Amino acid sequence: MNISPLNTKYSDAIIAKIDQKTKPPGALGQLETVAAQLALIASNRKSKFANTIEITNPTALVFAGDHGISVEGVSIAPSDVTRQMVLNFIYGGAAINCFCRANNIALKVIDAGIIQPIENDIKIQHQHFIEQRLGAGTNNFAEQAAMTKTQVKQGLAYGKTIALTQIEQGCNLLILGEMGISNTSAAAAILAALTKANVDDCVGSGTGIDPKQLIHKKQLIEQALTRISSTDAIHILEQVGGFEIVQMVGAILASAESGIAVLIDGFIVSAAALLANQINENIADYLIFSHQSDESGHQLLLNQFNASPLLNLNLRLGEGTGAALALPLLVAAAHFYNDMASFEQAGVTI
Ligand SMILES: Cc1cc2ncn([C@H]3O[C@H](COP(=O)(O)O)[C@@H](O)[C@H]3O)c2cc1C
Ligand SMILES: O=C(O)c1cccnc1
Repeated sequence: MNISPLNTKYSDAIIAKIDQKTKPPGALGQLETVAAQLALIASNRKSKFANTIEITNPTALVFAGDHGISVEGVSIAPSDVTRQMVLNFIYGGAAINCFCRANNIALKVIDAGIIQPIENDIKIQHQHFIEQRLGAGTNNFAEQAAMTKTQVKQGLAYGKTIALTQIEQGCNLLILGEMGISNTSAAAAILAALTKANVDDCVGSGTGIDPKQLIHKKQLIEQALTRISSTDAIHILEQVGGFEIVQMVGAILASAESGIAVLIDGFIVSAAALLANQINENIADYLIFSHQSDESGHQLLLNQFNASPLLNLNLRLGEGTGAALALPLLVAAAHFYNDMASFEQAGVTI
């Protein structure tokens, strides 16, 4: 995989441009950091200094998959809710639909492997629904590998294809979201497997399970981790991954390979990003962390990237909601980078 680290030869010019804006140096805080990152990504794509940042066709891909571990009662909801929420996404009624509408984000919903497929007549009527199923939910990873190596490879390929399709259609900022009852269990197991951190520090209450369920969730994850013998991302995905998670890893890798920024949502999308980063360490250059989730374990995950997310709204929903909410900040960063007057232009002297 050919993912180049961002060439920092443009960095000085970018910082100089930002520092010439009519404001005290650094006064736009993290907006300056994100503008610099977007400008560096744009410069690398063009192989020349980018004097403007254009965000075109920002698109949210919401990947859905079911998890065999749901039978253990590690969520407040049964697996049926994954499919019910997919229908809600299709019909436009979920939080992610509202935030995409609010912020002019195109939304695609992907069945990466929910238990029961969506009916044909619904599929035909809704072009923003895409089916690329890896199976009817994963195996219960407390007892056996979640999926086969073939499914991992196919999932990475599916994720890549859908990301490249959006990019070919003019999207230059990918927003990722997910739906999958019990997927905080998978994400926590991934975090523990990659960092070797204490399971207690990786596992949280997800949708809001009670303390007894939380103890059970931790025990099951401990059990699964005994089968994990390395930090190889493919092995970890096979053992404890999810069909939506593996497709997000593929989408992240493909976006970075195309020189496109990816706006990361909460705990589960961040776990996919950590796996992608394990496959290729240059990935981090292309990631923008939208928000700090209330899921305990997310801070530890963000620490792996030294990331300071843009928002902290105590969200713990997923679906891509935190990322969709952060998009206006990226748009604002682009506007100030492109349009804000320099000291010279405005005749301001300090
Ligand atoms: C109605 C409903 C809508 C959701 N939308 C996202 N999630 C979120 O909750 C799930 C992860 O939490 P856990 O591991 O505890 O199941 C994922 O589906 C995630 O996207 C939802 C969960 C529910 C119940
Ligand atoms: O941070 C998230 O993505 C999250 C947290 C809890 C439940 N679902 C998703």
